[in-house]
Amino acid sequence: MSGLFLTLEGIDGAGKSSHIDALEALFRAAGRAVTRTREPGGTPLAETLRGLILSQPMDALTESLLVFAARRDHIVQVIAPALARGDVVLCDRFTDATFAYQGAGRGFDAEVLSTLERWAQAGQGGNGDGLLQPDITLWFDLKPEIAAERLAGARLPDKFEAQPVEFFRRVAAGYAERAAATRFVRIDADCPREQVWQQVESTLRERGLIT
Ligand SMILES: Nc1ncnc2c1ncn2[C@@H]1O[C@H](COP(=O)(O)OP(=O)(O)OP(=O)(O)O)[C@@H](O)[C@H]1O
Ligand SMILES: Cc1cn([C@H]2C[C@H](O)[C@@H](COP(=O)(O)O)O2)c(=O)[nH]c1=O
Repeated sequence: MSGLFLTLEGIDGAGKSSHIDALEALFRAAGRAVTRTREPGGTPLAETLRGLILSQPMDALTESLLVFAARRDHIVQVIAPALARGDVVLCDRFTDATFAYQGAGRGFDAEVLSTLERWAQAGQGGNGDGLLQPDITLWFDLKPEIAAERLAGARLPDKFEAQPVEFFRRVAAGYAERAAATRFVRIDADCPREQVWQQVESTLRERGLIT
């Protein structure tokens, strides 16, 4: 069986992590092996970089380089081997987050991000360019004001979660731009959890990813 690379995206507090347990259970019930992971992170080195990225002030190029360094290690150590084994890889965020946060949110040059993307994701299978890309991306779309309300009091904010709502408006616009890719599926996250899950499940069934 061939591997499936599924990513979950959205602004902080959009609700994507709330559905990962159920996604894993759904694929396992369908007989699939699942590798569940996240970015930044997923390997000891990438988790160390995550700690720095989410806590230390740094300029946007430094942040982008660290994000892609973490990603390269994650791809080589975890994602590519799992896909080669035929696993479903469930990844909480991937490169779309870099274009949305560092690109749209922080205003960093998208061309430079594309170059880093080619360096980090080349030669790892995937589309015609040999660039590793997700097969499907579930984009949890929620207004920044509602996401902020959901996050308020839920946990101590990290460096990104502490950003003002204007930052998340830019990040959300960045995701909307990325959503032109056919692998993107918009999930309306502005509804009760059960209805969000129904959208996720029906998307996978409609695309024949779960039978
Ligand atoms: N449909 C929903 N309605 C109301 N609250 C929700 C819903 N889904 C999740 N929440 C709550 O919103 C908060 C954020 O959810 P969650 O952690 O899943 O978001 P996230 O997108 O993974 O955020 P982050 O990327 O910052 O980790 C949590 O407190 C969660 O319980
Ligand atoms: C992959 C990636 C992530 N980020 C940001 C987005 C979030 O604010 C955090 C990760 O926290 P989460 O609770 O695990 O969602 O990191 C980023 O800025 N750039 C990236 O490429």
